[in-house]
Amino acid sequence: MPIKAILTDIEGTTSAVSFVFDVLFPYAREHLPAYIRSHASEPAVAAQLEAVRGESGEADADIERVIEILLGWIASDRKVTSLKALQGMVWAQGYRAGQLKGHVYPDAVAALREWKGQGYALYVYSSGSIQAQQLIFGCSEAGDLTPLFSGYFDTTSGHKREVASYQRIAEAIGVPAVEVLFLSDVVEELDAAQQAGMCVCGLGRDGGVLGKHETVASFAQIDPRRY
Ligand SMILES: CSCCC(=O)C(=O)COP(=O)(O)O
Ligand SMILES: [Mg+2]
Repeated sequence: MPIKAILTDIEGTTSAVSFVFDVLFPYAREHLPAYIRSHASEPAVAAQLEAVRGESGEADADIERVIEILLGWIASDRKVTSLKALQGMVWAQGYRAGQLKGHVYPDAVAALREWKGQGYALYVYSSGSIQAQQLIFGCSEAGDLTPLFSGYFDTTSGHKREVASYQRIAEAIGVPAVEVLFLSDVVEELDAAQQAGMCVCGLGRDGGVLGKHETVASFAQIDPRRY
């Protein structure tokens, strides 16, 4: 079956791991405490703080304890939905202030533009919140790339190593899984997508190979017509 939709991961795939670990996470670490202290009563923030209490099992945690929990989760790169939502809100301030510019590999920008022109529907699936995804592509070094995408998926669709997440996404896109090509730098994510029936291609930006999966070092080496 020909590919109709391409679903891509961000960190390590369209964008450098170092941008996430050396720029985004330190920015969140620095600005998240003040952001939470000053926005804690806003419904969108309060709901995520409640979710942190639920996820951590510390129902009575005060604001300072919640901040401590969140900083611990950033340090250990936990992909918890509430942390990701709060990080997105904090990064929004940085992008708005011009302190952050999203990194997207030039080969990814070129290929995504080409595939869009060829009629493929493009989607993003990242552990970063949908807000964070729209920011990295909307405020990227290559300009606003959001017109390229037809939709975004985050951990509210399920975790990236779970087969059911990819089944849910295929259903939401309205394209059979076999007609979706998923791109990622993580073997377990490729395994899960493949088990859901998707075609997969690994991105080994350092030249490495991802398990048994076909792996390329650049988007320039991917031809969706081959699947
Ligand atoms: C959407 S940019 C922020 C990246 C992030 O927070 C993250 O956890 C990256 O996860 P990915 O699923 O893109 O590897
Ligand atoms: Mg990744």
